[in-house]
Amino acid sequence: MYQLIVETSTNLPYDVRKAIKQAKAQENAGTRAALSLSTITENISMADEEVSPICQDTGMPTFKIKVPIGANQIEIKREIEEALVQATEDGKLRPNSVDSLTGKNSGDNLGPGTPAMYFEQWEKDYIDVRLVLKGGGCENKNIQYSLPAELEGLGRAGRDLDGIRKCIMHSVYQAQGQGCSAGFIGVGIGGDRTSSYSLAKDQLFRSVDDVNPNQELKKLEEYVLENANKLGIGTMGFGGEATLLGCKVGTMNRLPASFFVSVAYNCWAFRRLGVAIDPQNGEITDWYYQEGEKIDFAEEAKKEAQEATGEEEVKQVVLQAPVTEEQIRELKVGDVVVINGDLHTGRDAIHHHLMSHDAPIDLNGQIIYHCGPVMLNDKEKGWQVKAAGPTTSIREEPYQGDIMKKFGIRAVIGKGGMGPKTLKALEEHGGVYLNAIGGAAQYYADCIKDVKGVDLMEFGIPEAMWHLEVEGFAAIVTMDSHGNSLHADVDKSSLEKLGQFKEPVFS
Ligand SMILES: O=C(O)C[C@H](O)C(=O)O
Ligand code: SF4
Repeated sequence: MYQLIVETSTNLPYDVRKAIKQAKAQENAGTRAALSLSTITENISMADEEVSPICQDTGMPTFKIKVPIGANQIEIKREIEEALVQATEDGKLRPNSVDSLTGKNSGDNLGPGTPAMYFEQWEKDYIDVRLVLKGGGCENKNIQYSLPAELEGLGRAGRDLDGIRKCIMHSVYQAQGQGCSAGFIGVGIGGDRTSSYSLAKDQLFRSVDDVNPNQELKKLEEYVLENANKLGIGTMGFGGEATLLGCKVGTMNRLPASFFVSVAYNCWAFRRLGVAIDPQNGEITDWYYQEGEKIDFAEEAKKEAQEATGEEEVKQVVLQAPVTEEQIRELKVGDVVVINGDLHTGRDAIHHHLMSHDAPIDLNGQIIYHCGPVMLNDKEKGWQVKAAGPTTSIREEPYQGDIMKKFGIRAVIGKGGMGPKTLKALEEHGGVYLNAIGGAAQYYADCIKDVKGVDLMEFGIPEAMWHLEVEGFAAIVTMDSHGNSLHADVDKSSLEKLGQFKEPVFS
C-alpha cells in the first residue's frame, strides 16, 4: 500500500503522460499555453526523479478495492491507514484531513471520511487496489445537473442524449482554468444524486485509451473530446487549443422523476494507479495504467527550456520583493514576472484571519502566495519545502482586495484568476495578480531557497503563513492595475464559443 501511495503521488501514469504529450503537440511553440505545458512536463519529470509529490495538494486518498471471498477487509483497512500515516510522515502526502467544524488538521491524513475506501468482493483469487489522489481545486469544479435545465450559453437541456451533451460541454466551460486545465472528466448519467457522482468518479478509473463498449456513449465521448477543445480555454485557462484530455461516460438507471448528469473534473495532475496483489504474501504482481512506453519528459524539457530562452517573445520583468507601487503599475497582462526575494504564503484561513486581526509581520510592499505547501521538519536542517504550487485564488475573492489595501500588499500569486472585486482593488490600490502554473509543485519548490519562518501554525501546515525566500520564481501577469483581466477575457470568449454548440447534435 505504501508503494502504491508513493508511486501515485509522485509518478504520473503512462496513459496520462501520453495524453499530456498529445496536448503539447497541439499547442504552438512560444504561446503561453505551450510554455505552461513545458513547465508542467518539467514538473512531472522532477517529481519522478525526486520521488516527491507532483502537486502539493495530494488530494483525498480514494481507494477502490476488490477482494477475494474470505479476505479480511478490516486488516486491509488497517494496512492502508498505516501506509498513509507513513507516506505523510515521509513528505509524500500533505496532511490533508481537516475537521470541518474546528478547522483542525489531523496531521496524518486520517479522520472521519479520510481516506475514502470502497470494498467489493469478487470471485478472482487476487486483490485489486486502485487509488486516485484527486485534489480539492479540481474537486470544486465537479458539477451536477438535474434535467431538464437551462444552461448558460446553450439554452434548454432536455432529458435525452442531446441534453446530456449540453451538460457536459457546459461543465468544461464552467471549470475554466480553475481545476488546472487541461483536465479529464468522468461523467455519470442517472442514479440518484449520490450514485450519479460516484458513477462519474468511477469513470476516472478507466484508462485514458479505453473505448466505451456502448456505441452511443462512445460517440458522445468522442464528440465532447473534440469539441470541448474548441472552447479556447487552454492550459490553466490562458487560452489555447488543449482544454480537455479525456472524457469517459457511464450510465445507470434512474428514477422516473430524476435525471442527473454528474461530472467529476480531474486536473492534468491525474494521479491514479492500481495494483494487483497476491493475498498469500502481499506482493504486487501487476501495476495498472502502465501499458506501452513510459514517456520521459526530462530530455524534451531541457531542449525546450533552451529554445524558450532563445526566443524571448514575452516581456520579462525581474522583481525584487518587497516591491513598490510604481513597479507594479508598470506591469501589464501578458508580462512574465520573475521574482527574487520574499514571498509569504496565505490561503483560506489566513485571509479570513487577516480581515479581523493584525498581520504577524509587516506586509507593506510584500507579495502573498496562495499556496499550501508540503513541509517536512528535518531534525538537522529545519523546515524543508517538499512541494509548493499555487492554490485556486477565487476562494479569496471576498477578502483579497480589502486585505491588500489594509496591509499594503502589492502582489498576489495564485492560479485560476480572481473576480471583479479584486480587479477593482488592484486598480485603486496599485496591485497585480500573478498566475503561477497550477500543479507545478516541484518546479516552484525548486525556486524556494530558504524557509525564513512560519506564523499561525495553529491553522495546520497547509494553512499556516510560511515566510519564504525565492529565486527565479516565474509567474504571468493575468490581472493588472489598469483594469485588464485575462481570466475575464477567456471566460467571455469561451462563453461565445460555447454558443456554437447550442443546436441539437444527437436527436
Ligand atoms: O490545496 C491546494 O494546494 C490546491 C488545490 O488543489 C487547488 O487546486 O486549489
Ligand atoms: S493545484 Fe491543480 S494540479 Fe494540484 S490538485 Fe489542485 S487542481 Fe490539481
